[in-house]
Amino acid sequence: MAIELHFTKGQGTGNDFVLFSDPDGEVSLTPTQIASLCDRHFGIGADGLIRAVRSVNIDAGAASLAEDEAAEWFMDYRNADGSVAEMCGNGIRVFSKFLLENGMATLEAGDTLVVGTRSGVVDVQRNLTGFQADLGRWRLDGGEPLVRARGLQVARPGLGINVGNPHVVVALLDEAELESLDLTFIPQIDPEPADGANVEFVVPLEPMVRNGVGHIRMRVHERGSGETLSCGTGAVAAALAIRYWAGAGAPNQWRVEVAGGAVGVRMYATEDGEHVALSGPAELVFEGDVTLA
Ligand SMILES: N[C@@H](CCC[C@H](N)C(=O)O)C(=O)O
Repeated sequence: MAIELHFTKGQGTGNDFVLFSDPDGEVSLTPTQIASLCDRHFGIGADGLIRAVRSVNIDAGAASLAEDEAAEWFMDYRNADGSVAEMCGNGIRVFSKFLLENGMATLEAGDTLVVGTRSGVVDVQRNLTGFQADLGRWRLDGGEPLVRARGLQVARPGLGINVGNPHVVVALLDEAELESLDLTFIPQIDPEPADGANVEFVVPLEPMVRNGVGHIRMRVHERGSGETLSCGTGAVAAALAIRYWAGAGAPNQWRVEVAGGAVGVRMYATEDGEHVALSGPAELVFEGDVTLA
């Protein structure tokens, strides 16, 4: 049976998404249908697809509601190839904007919108750049694998970091080396993580620290989507990796430049350990209707 979808296209620093509302959890898209919607030549075109479903109406939502019963809405995120991802940092800001613009939630300045995700609940607040999302605790995960990428002469050591989803961050020498990468080819990680990983290539900008804020630039190859103009969780992982390598005294606040703009990353202490927050813009671009065979 054909599926009729009313969708919204949105973006955050050029990381773009197809969003639709399915409050009762009635729409189940196959990976092939998702990939065709996200296809930039034969479909709407996007880095990922986001379904807004009430947490009570999706199996994965039970854990979110157990963590915080205020998590009415769940962000069901899929990569452009139809694979499931646990978290999307740019996506959660765009998702929040989608909920607000469609009257599905309210968020006054200073208030918190609690969103369910596969990596736990995420607290979203408005801020001067658009929205800030608290991604919670992060962890080193995946060791220091070697990464090979088209454009790099030799394999480079990476650092595995999980911020809800898996990342491997690789430091490069300079911006020329960053520009020389050809990320139309998937970077090879050795040993290969069982569930794959997003790979960020990062360089410090000069001077790196200005008024207590660290400045870096990155490019990213996203698991399941290819090179994107921005990856929010990738920016968070990149800032955490650079701070880790820089050692004591490195800043807890970062500006991460990506091809689609810049996002902010802030690490701060809480009672339950260090949290990391991501901030940046979110825009809804257009709406439309599509029929899926
Ligand atoms: N673009 C996102 C990350 C989306 C998921 C990622 N590709 C994965 O598979 O983990 C972001 O802004 O964080």
